[in-house]
Amino acid sequence: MSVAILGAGAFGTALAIAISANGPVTLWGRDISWGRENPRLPGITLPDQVTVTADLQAATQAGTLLLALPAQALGAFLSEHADLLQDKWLVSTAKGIDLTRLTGPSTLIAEVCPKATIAVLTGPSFAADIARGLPTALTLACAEDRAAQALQQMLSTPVLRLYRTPDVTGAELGGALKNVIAIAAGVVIGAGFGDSARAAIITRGFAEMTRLATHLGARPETLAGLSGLGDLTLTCTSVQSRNFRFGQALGKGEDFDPATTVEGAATARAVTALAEKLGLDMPIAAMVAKLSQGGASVEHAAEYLMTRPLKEE
Ligand SMILES: NC(=O)c1ccc[n+]([C@@H]2O[C@H](COP(=O)([O-])OP(=O)(O)OC[C@H]3O[C@@H](n4cnc5c(N)ncnc54)[C@H](O)[C@@H]3O)[C@@H](O)[C@H]2O)c1
Ligand SMILES: O=P(O)(O)OC[C@H](O)CO
Repeated sequence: MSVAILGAGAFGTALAIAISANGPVTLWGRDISWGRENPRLPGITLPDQVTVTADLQAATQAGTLLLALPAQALGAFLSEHADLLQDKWLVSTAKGIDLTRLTGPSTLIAEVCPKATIAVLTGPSFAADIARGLPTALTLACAEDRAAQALQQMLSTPVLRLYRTPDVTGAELGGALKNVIAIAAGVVIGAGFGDSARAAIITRGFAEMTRLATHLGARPETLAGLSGLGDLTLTCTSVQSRNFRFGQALGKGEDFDPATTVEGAATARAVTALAEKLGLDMPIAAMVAKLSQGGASVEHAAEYLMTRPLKEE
């Protein structure tokens, strides 16, 4: 089946490069004036197997469409172009929770394209690593097993290894929630609280991720896999992560480029609203939501998290 990627940012472009090892790939972007070298992936030239286009009608002739747009842009994009997306195999790569609907990308897609086959591709992967052909392992989640197996074959390459799961909710929530915790880890390092505090944030953050995701129907083992713990580990420990760097800037009291995609900031607000609605305790996410909107100081957030009532682990 032919493959097109919708969204020519860092990740869409990196996926196009990787998947073109298997055959021709179309990459659609609203701004493709950069030609064959995307400035978000400097020094990397697109292979000949990748066709870049700004013509959405042409790109959506493909049967499999990978949606590589930021989570907060996805809902409007789907609604605007619904007529081109029906009956397709739609694979979301966005790592976030929609702030207005309080749902992940797969639910947004299902609402707009009820006849589409829906999958999620997620896991520990920096666009620059994938684009350079470095070995990477991802999770491909799809509730329909035949489609999951077909997508796994279609999108795996010798350096991009996909594991499959039917747990779409767990996979997409792992990818969304780890961004929130990565901001918190960045704050800890930026503020100089140290590596021990970062380990605590990762571990207690993972507990929060698991609490919300399992409440919404995810399998705990999905959270412990590549899309959850795997991506959490990567994003909380690498300055390649935009979420981590955003947190670092908050921790240092420095400005951060508002044009950079930082999925965890909006997702922290969505998670906080969702947790309140569901009656769940998500204190780290709540502090990240406050910090990223300027609603609390780093000192207040640290004191709040450290002086909550003592409890069992
Ligand atoms: N960059 C990574 O390393 C990486 C890795 C895995 C997953 N992701 C996820 O992939 C998603 C995209 O991230 P990215 O790194 O490519 O971001 P990016 O900022 O590099 O690119 C986003 C792209 O989306 C386009 N876009 C935004 N709104 C749009 C709209 N309404 N219509 C059409 N195009 C629109 C922008 O023009 C841009 O090309 C995010 O959810 C991110 O979490 C990123
Ligand atoms: O740069 P970030 O923080 O958006 O992270 C990119 C990927 O999600 C890492 O898996």
